[in-house]
Amino acid sequence: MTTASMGLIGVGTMGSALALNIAENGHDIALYNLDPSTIDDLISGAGDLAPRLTKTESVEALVAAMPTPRAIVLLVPAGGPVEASIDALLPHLTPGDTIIDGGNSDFRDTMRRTERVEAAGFQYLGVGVSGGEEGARHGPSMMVGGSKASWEPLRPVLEAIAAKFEGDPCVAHLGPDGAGHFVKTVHNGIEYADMQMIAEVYGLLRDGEGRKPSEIAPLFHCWNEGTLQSYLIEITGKVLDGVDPETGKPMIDLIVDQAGQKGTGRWTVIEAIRMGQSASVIEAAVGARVLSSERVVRQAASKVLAAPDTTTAIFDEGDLESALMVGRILAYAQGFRILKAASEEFSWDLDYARIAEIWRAGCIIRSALLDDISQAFRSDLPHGRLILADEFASLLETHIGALRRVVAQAVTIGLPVPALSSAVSWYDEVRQARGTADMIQGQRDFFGAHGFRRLDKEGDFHGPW
Ligand SMILES: NC(=O)C1=CN([C@@H]2O[C@H](COP(=O)(O)OP(=O)(O)OC[C@H]3O[C@@H](n4cnc5c(N)ncnc54)[C@H](OP(=O)(O)O)[C@@H]3O)[C@@H](O)[C@H]2O)C=CC1
Ligand SMILES: O=C(CO)[C@H](O)[C@H](O)COP(=O)(O)O
Repeated sequence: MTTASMGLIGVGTMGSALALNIAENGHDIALYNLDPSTIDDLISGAGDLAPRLTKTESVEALVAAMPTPRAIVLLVPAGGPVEASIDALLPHLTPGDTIIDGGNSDFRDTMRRTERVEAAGFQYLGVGVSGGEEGARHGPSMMVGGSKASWEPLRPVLEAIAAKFEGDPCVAHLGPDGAGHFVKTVHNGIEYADMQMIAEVYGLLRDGEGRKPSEIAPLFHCWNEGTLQSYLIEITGKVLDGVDPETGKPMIDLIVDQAGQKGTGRWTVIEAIRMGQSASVIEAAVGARVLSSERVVRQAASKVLAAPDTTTAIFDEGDLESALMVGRILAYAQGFRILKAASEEFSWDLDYARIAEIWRAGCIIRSALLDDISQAFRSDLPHGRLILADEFASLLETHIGALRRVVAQAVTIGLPVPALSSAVSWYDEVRQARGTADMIQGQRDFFGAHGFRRLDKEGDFHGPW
């Protein structure tokens, strides 16, 4: 199999780091960026790797600088920039060339682009790359979508640059066209949920107990040594430790409380709802970012809307740790349920155990839990549901009481815990053998003659109203 030569468009945060990773793994790489000075900066700081990096001044020159077959990675913002890069590349490619979109593209765009590029006679891979700048530089987790014929020739280089979990490369071909970007989108949905629950616990300690960042950080450092061990818990402790060099104050106290978002969390929720799936914890996290942006309204409301009489409490640290544990399990469970629905809808045949495996290192949601999740998916899961696997059902049984106590305490003192409270509500909904949708059906039949099914006989019925 001929090894493809490597090229990259978009020498920004991710592109620069991935280019160095590719070079470090023994490949020459041609680079193009709208602002060429970025490439100069990259090359001048690349040390021993500099000879492997070639600056080009146009997309045409990039293609011309690469021996065939070519593999050209796009690391540009999702949407128009990806489209524009493909437009610019197509006239110059030759058969056997592959375009790899490594950004956070909407999987529907990736499906359409795959069709377009393949119709033009070339190959296309939509690759979700996770791990941020550090991951891209030293080993990201990569979720690949596209044809097997496009994947196989690039597999060695992608495996070489990927993060390794006990020697296993955190990259996998997950399905055709948009499958990789869909899995990355759901990865980010879970990321939003985990981040939000952590932020909520930080808020309970800051506003409920009045602790300073330096009094909260040690808790996260300690939790990172136990069952909560994960990248997000680790960096939370480090963020809390950060001191602003200008003022000497804790950095976190100076950061405006408005969260950015580029779309992947929202897309997860949109797709979940479209496929009839409940993703309440992820939805709560997206909603919280939206409300965070309404800072002026929140500040006005804080003066008008009544707070409870008691606004402080002491939280049990073990309960907080357990609450985060349960919330994380339930967020993963929702994410994997969305993946299952999409796999069925698009006939992707996603391998959930492998997805959990490639999330064990390199990516933002990597956590100690993922090894257990992959093992659970390798066994015969009752109803295909993670939360019904023996190990997870028993973990939930052990820790759910803590989540209840934390949420109850937070609600009593008026502190918002939208994701944690969604988690406990979802848990209770899922375990409710007889739910309350009988009332919804009665109401629907009352106002719209929609009919309902009965427990005691077959058929469609109307009520006596
Ligand atoms: N940052 C992260 O942690 C992660 C980001 N991603 C995704 O990777 C992609 C790149 O992100 P990131 O590196 O952070 O972004 P940056 O903003 O750091 O870099 C974007 C790059 O794209 C180039 N660019 C912008 N617009 C165009 C255009 N119209 N045509 C061609 N090139 C363009 C920029 O060029 P110039 O320098 O001239 O402006 C720059 O090189 C995004 O899809 C992002 O969502 C995925 C995982 C993690
Ligand atoms: O993909 C990522 C991490 O996995 C990127 O950092 C992404 O930008 C995060 O999403 P958002 O900007 O919406 O918080």
